[in-house]
Amino acid sequence: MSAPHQTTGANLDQAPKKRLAVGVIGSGNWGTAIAKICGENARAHGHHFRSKVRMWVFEEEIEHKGEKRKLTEVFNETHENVKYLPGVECPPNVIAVPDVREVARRSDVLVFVVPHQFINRVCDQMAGHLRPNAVGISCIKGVSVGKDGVRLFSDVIQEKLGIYCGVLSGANVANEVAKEQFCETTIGYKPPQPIVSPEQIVAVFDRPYFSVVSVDDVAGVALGGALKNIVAMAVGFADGMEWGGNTKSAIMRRGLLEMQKFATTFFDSEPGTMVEQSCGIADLVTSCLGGRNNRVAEAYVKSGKPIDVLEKELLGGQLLQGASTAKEVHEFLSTKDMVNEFPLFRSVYKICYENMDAKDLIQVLQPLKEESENEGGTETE
Ligand SMILES: NC(=O)C1=CN([C@@H]2O[C@H](COP(=O)(O)OP(=O)(O)OC[C@H]3O[C@@H](n4cnc5c(N)ncnc54)[C@H](O)[C@@H]3O)[C@@H](O)[C@H]2O)C=CC1
Ligand SMILES: O=C(CO)COP(=O)(O)O
Repeated sequence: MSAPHQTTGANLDQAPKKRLAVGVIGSGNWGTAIAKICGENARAHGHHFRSKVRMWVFEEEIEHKGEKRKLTEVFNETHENVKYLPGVECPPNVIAVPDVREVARRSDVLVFVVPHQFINRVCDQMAGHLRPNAVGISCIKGVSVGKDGVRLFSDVIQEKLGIYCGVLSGANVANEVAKEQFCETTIGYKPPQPIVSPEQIVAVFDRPYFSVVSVDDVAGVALGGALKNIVAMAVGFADGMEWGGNTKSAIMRRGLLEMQKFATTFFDSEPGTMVEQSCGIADLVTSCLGGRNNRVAEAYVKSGKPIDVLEKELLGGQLLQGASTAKEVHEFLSTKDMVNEFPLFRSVYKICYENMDAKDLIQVLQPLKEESENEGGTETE
């Protein structure tokens, strides 16, 4: 049932021919927490990795101690991302760099952690500036929908930059990981040639408080992280309605089934990944217990303000992924004429974009029962 191959923990017996340089593309809430982890491991495994970890920062001016300063300058002085991960000190070998091409040129392992809205543009800037044997790991939670259908961002990165790209995703609320509270994560990494071995990739991320399992099911890892954001919004709407734990568990259960169905229908994903790994059930639960998607969705029901307004008011520059993912998934399912086979995803889209009343989510939870009783009978709105 589970993905057949798993690599756990860091197992770095053989010294490599050369030490690998790690670069992080992105410096938001999760981007900075990931850079902290990579910085700690670059120092811990000095025979394998170069000490300096470059973190690309989308440069912006911030107000710091009464002065207008560049975010990169403040980070390199204080080792703290005062805007996106305040109160957390990164190791001094993590260096903020405003030029994404410099990070591309000087890294063997590139870790992509930007909100999914920006990855195409960032890749366009990096193209032609990469090391020939570089590999990527995408920590982005979302999917790309276009003329070619639905695609994983790891595949988009692979195609745009000509490098192999794996995926990291799990139950990893950034502020908790940054405080070194224990959690698990999943890496999907199956390169055609092991230019960088799975053990080395695990060693970039594995910490005593950040427990990594590597599996072959790259699509399952990526889709778990993307689709749970839609379900977290549904549970946030339920929180806004002040529905209890039983109702929210029902939404999570139905959401998990839709995540699994989507991953196995449209991708070659193992059904077990969603129910066994951190990137599936665990990420779903942690996000529904109070991630950003959940909080904004709850505030939407309670305040009646538009979602984009609440995103600005509540997230301090961080970005919401669930509403746009619901839209992208809806557009894709419409082209397949399969919208009604994913009633929870459909409802989140309709609440966010077509003024559906959040209290009608309850009706949406009913029809599957009729469907199974009627043996394939069609579902009504
Ligand atoms: N925050 C979290 O707890 C977790 C987030 N993720 C995922 O990681 C990815 C990145 O999320 P976060 O690091 O939390 O970002 P964030 O939500 O903190 O977003 C802000 C980031 O976007 C950058 N940005 C703003 N405008 C930009 C532009 N025009 N071009 C490029 N960058 C721009 C900002 O400089 C900042 O680094 C997302 O896909 C998210 O779903 C995954 C696990 C945990
Ligand atoms: O992905 C996350 C936790 O694993 C964070 O989710 P939110 O973006 O909803 O905060």
